[in-house]
Amino acid sequence: MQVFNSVATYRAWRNSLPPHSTVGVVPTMGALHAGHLSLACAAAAANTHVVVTIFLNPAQFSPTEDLEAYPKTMNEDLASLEALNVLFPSTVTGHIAAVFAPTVSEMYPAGIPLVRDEQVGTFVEVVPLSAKLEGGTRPHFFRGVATVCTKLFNITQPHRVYFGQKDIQQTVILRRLLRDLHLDITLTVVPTERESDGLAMSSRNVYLSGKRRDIATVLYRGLKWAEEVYDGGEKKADAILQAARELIEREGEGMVKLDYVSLNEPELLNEMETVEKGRSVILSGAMWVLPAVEGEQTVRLIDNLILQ
Ligand SMILES: Nc1ncnc2c1ncn2[C@@H]1O[C@H](COP(=O)(O)OP(=O)(O)OP(=O)(O)O)[C@@H](O)[C@H]1O
Ligand SMILES: CC(C)(CO)[C@@H](O)C(=O)[O-]
Ligand code: BAL
Repeated sequence: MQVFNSVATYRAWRNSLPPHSTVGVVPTMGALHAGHLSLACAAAAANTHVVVTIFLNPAQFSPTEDLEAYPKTMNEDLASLEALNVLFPSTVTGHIAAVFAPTVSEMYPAGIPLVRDEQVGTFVEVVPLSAKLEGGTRPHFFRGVATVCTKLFNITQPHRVYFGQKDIQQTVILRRLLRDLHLDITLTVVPTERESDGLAMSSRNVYLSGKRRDIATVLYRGLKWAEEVYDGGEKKADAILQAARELIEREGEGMVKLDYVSLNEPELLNEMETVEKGRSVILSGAMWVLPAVEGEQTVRLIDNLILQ
């Protein structure tokens, strides 16, 4: 497994691959966990060469978010990718051939201040999708994601890219970006990996311990309860969402603040008023786990289920 920190050295390697190679790219911000590894496994099952990118992208953080505090574990990340390669059986198509871990100045030669009005250069926006759901609370977020992913796709030259269902709006937006910009790349969504109690794995879970870690499962439990209400025959979005809200409010014990729960169709992310059988609908939510003692960080968590 080779590690590249510059565009030029990566490109030289990419151009040297045999003609029939297929390249599957897994973009990450590092602090790898089993969710990331499942994306790499999916990529190795379908491509000869897997490239994992590790880049903590400043452009998707606002000045008040956790860029500084975000876990940075490059040595452990490289070790876990090497370990995964050893585990791949010979029946698997590919292996993790490279890690692309550029510096900030390599990706943003003009610099990348977190204050949007101070940013200089080329940015990619997918409107109006990027203003919905997560974009309501994080208006800068998907512009940063779409911009960095366009750069990463142009640099790494993948045939296929792999993203996690946990960040489902990101997958909807990036599919749209690939289509609108005529990028000949296939995007695969990999199911969410969960801890044994249902909490979606996330790099930010390391901020949580003790009672805050236990209470963090309430978002998933709220979504699962809403799914049960739907499975029981309820079609009205209001009633389904109210079930989730009430559970999160009650079982959150004052330690969490709900941002939203929402039911949206999967292409344009329009909100649904009723949920009909036979159509996939995204049931998603976001909440903050509040500080339990002074000095603790507020942690934003997201999760979703697909109602079939
Ligand atoms: N639990 C998970 N299961 C499957 N894929 C995941 C999971 N968590 C993250 N991913 C995917 O891994 C890729 C990289 O995500 P990222 O590096 O931001 O990790 P993260 O755990 O989502 O971090 P964060 O805590 O910042 O949200 C994204 O495509 C994301 O959807
Ligand atoms: C896709 C991504 C790597 C872009 O920085 C990030 O948004 C993430 O990790 O989900
Ligand atoms: N996986 C999402 C990255 C972020 O929250 O910035």
